Amino acid sequence: MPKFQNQTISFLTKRFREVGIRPVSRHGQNFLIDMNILDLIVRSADLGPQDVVLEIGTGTGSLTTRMAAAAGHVITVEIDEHLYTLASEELFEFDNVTMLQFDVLKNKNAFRPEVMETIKEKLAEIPGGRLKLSANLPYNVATPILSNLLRSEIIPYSMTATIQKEVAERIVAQPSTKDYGALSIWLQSQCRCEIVRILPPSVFWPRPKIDSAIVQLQVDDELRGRIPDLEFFHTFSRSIFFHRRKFLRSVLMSAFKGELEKNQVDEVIEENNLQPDARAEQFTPDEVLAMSEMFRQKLHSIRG
Ligand SMILES: C[S@@+](CC[C@H](N)C(=O)[O-])C[C@H]1O[C@@H](n2cnc3c(N)ncnc32)[C@H](O)[C@@H]1O
Repeated sequence: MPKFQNQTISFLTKRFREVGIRPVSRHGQNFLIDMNILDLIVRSADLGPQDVVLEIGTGTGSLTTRMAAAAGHVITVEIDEHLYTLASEELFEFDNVTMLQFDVLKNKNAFRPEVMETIKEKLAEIPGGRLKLSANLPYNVATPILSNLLRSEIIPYSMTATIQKEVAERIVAQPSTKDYGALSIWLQSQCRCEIVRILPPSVFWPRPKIDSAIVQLQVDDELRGRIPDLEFFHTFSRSIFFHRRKFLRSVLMSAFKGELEKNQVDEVIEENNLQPDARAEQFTPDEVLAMSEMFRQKLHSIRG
């Protein structure tokens, strides 16, 4: 049975003092100091030998070691070179851990290519291998990480992550509520989404100012198979929420400005019995997908 790092406040403060560093808030460095929560993340991710795990934010490696004991392979990415060095001391014994040191995102919309290359390489080594994201995510980039992975070359089997409670609530929100928006639609139209546990600030060091949550997103191939053009749907669902209080007709006019004439937008609205004075937030993910298809086909018929 491997002996896991006991990431308590005294362990962290001692190690940080030894190497002369402090937690960097702009990198979302809030470390989990409740070992039961680390175990809960690993249990929720339901890891097995066929799983290649992508962890974003190695920190000192305490979640990494727990996941490495259960998974086929763990690819862990850390932006901070001091933490990377610290974690290397912890992780060098694990031959199923690949450590990468850089910003996981190339930009807000895409992962760094090296991350995808490493995932492909490791998946190829495990027969029947599948990708799972499992991480205590840095909060400033949690939303792009979860969103972008569903637009990447390698679609994960599931995503289990600690994120801000406020973002978790947006992910699972129902139509006609204040939290419902493009993120809810994008994730719910491809995954079964649930909040596993709400976490108070006291389970982290340093304590964040806000509550957090563990979310579990199970990617559903059947749901994804119903989306003919992911990129179009992604752009469409974002654009109809740019002005969430505006009526649908006006929102659609802005969304297709330069691509469709006003009368062409009205044609789609009339032909499909859409309510011009409805608001985007009233539509379920299925209804937004259907609407997105109406417009995709209209554009297709015009462009030929
Ligand atoms: C919330 S901490 C989690 C640390 C550790 N896994 C734990 O559970 O205690 C987030 C970690 O992500 C790292 N990080 C922040 N932004 C990053 C980025 N863009 N790419 C890679 N790592 C990043 C931070 O330096 C930090 O170590």
